[in-house]
Amino acid sequence: MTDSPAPPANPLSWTGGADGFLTLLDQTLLPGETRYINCETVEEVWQAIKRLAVRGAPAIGIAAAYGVVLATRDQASRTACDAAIEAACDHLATSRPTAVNLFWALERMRRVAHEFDPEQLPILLAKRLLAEAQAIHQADRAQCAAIGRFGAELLAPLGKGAGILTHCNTGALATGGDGTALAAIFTLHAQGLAPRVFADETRPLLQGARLTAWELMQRGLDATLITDSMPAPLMRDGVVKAVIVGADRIAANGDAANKIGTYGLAVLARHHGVPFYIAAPSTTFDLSIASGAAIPIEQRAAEEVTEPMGVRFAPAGIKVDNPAFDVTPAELITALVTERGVIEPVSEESIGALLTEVVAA
Ligand SMILES: CSC[C@@H](O)[C@@H](O)C(=O)COP(=O)(O)O
Repeated sequence: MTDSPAPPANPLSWTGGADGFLTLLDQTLLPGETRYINCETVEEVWQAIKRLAVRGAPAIGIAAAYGVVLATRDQASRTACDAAIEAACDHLATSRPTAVNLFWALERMRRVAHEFDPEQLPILLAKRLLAEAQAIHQADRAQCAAIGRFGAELLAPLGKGAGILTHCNTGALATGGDGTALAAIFTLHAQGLAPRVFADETRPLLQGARLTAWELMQRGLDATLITDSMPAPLMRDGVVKAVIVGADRIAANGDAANKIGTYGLAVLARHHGVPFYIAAPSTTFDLSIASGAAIPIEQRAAEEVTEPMGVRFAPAGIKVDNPAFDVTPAELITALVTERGVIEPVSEESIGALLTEVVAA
């Protein structure tokens, strides 16, 4: 993996043809340092996903798709190339367990490889796979734009300057476009509705403080950073009028896994009569699982809690529980915002009606 000077602000891009490479903005260093890393092997992409240099459900899927293209490099025969692609898909699937976009993108790449004429040379398969990864990337960009429009329509009736709370990071850093929940907020802003955005810091890795605050400020929004323990009084006092967050996997019944802390926000929102929205593309839905109980939740290292950013706060030897995500039950979600439209109320039937054919395609 080589460091490169900062290109224009593009968190995820492919350079060159089928023998090119993936460039990622290293999100672990933001906002202090803007450093791009070039991934030239499957292993480098795996590492980048694992250590959260690239993160956010759609971005993980896109990066993994490009990672599969890298598996075709220097393969002398089709047999070797096909085996390398299979191995790459299997390996990349072990990087993080919760965001279903990862598995969806890998299956799509695997299917393209399986269906490709076995008589054709590795370089032609590599070109076909690159085109597929680029199509996934482009489609996500368009989906973000549509989610932004639908989300803004939902939030606009709250009026000019309404307080909107978000959690973790769901913006350009987390997707191939402008984001999901943040895209709705950016669209509101572009429409002149000047939302007052409250960003949870998002313990323990501070995606809200480091990434969302950065994105909001870069785009000139009215942004306030709050600790994860502040939303209750802000809802009680009528400052926060709506909550909108993203998701990493949504089950067939609408239960949604998202960054740890999301479930608590949904409970608070229900108690205070505040609408709670989840914005996600169809690629984040996993209709193969009936409910959130079947969503695998990633456990991360104890040190993320005991020694955040390398500074030890907790006594050595303390037991730590550090799940990266929690599951919000569908009954607490006011509406799901997808690129196809808004699902409200949230139920297996309403999700199926809007998404079955999209997800099966
Ligand atoms: C548009 S991204 C939606 C989710 O992926 C996001 O809310 C989230 O929880 C990301 O978690 P992370 O652990 O930073 O990858």
